[in-house]
Amino acid sequence: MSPSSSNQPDMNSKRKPHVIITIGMAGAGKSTFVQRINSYLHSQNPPQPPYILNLDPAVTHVPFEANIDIRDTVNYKEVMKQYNLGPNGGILTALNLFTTKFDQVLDLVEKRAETVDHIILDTPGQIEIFTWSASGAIITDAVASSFPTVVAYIIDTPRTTAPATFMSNMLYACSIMYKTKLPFILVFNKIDAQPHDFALEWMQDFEAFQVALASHSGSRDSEGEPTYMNSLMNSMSLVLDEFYKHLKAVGVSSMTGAGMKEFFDAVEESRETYRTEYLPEIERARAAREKSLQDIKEDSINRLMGDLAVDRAANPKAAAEDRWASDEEDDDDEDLEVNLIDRSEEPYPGQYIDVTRMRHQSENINWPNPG
Ligand SMILES: Nc1nc2c(ncn2[C@@H]2O[C@H](COP(=O)(O)OP(=O)(O)OP(=O)(O)O)[C@@H](O)[C@H]2O)c(=O)[nH]1
Repeated sequence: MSPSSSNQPDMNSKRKPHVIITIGMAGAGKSTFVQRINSYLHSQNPPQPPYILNLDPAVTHVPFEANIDIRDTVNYKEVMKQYNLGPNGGILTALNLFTTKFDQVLDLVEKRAETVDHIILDTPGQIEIFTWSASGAIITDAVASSFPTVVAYIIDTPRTTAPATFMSNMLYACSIMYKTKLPFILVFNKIDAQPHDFALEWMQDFEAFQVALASHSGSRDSEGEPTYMNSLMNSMSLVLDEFYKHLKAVGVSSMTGAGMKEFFDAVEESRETYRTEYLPEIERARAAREKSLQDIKEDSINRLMGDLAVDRAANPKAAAEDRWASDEEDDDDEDLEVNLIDRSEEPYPGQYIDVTRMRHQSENINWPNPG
């Protein structure tokens, strides 16, 4: 990442734009939601047009104008052909290739940081491609270490009314929240088709969830005992109780625009959570990483010096002629017999093929709509 993008955010300077990462199961309504928040922000007085990044290489149509669109940089169908991959492998590889250029994306975003209040990321339809890939983690970490960030987890409310489906969805949300450690908003979408009161009730009162579970068909076996799944879900509901305490839930309709104000109120509140919980956490992690790298380096050098000492003790004659002895004063490079060859310019088989370059035929990527 570029130095500017990896620097710790200074929360005391000008108010930074807020990044909203939209994540959700296929068909939950992510793209429609992004379109809705886009039009909501445009309709504010004064208008607050967001900066939008589309990270889904396989989407055929996006109902909003993305400022940066992965599809302009990587053609996932070409990637599929070139790397002999299936659709999901093609999408993942396209995202990986795009991620190699993400420092340039961040530079473009940072240039606009003075003029925008919100930066929105629309992620691939196949949720796991973003949430469980290295590139998804790199992109998330990169934006979150530069800007206040919140994850908006979009839920297809009408498809979540069955207790088992609800629980699976919540467990998935829980895993993403603990993986990213970012402020998290559960966005119950499509409330025009199905109000989300049942979900709020289940989240606030696990006994209500257990009652719903018990009344659901298939919760007891032929002898009237709770089924294994039923018992498991009962226990899980107790575990999730703790998870629910750490997040906000809002109901929206991306179709009608209901709930937009509540959503942005939740986004605004999450700014404080980011500052008080996420930032100290990444600072701790960064310090720990630096410390452990330093320890590893020192340990390696100590072991290396130890090995050399053993070798020299075992072979004093060679040690006497050793050009690398620690008391060696002569640092005339021309006398060295060690050949160092720089092979970085040489082509070699299996070389990494950067399709982004192939497409643009130049070092400078022609990002779309950077302005
Ligand atoms: N009734 C209703 N339908 C919605 C709402 N939001 C989205 N939809 C519909 O849900 C379907 C999926 O919406 P998309 O926005 O394409 O969902 P997505 O999550 O981006 O889809 P993928 O990219 O395939 O993951 C579309 O038919 C939308 O019209 C909503 O608030 N209410």
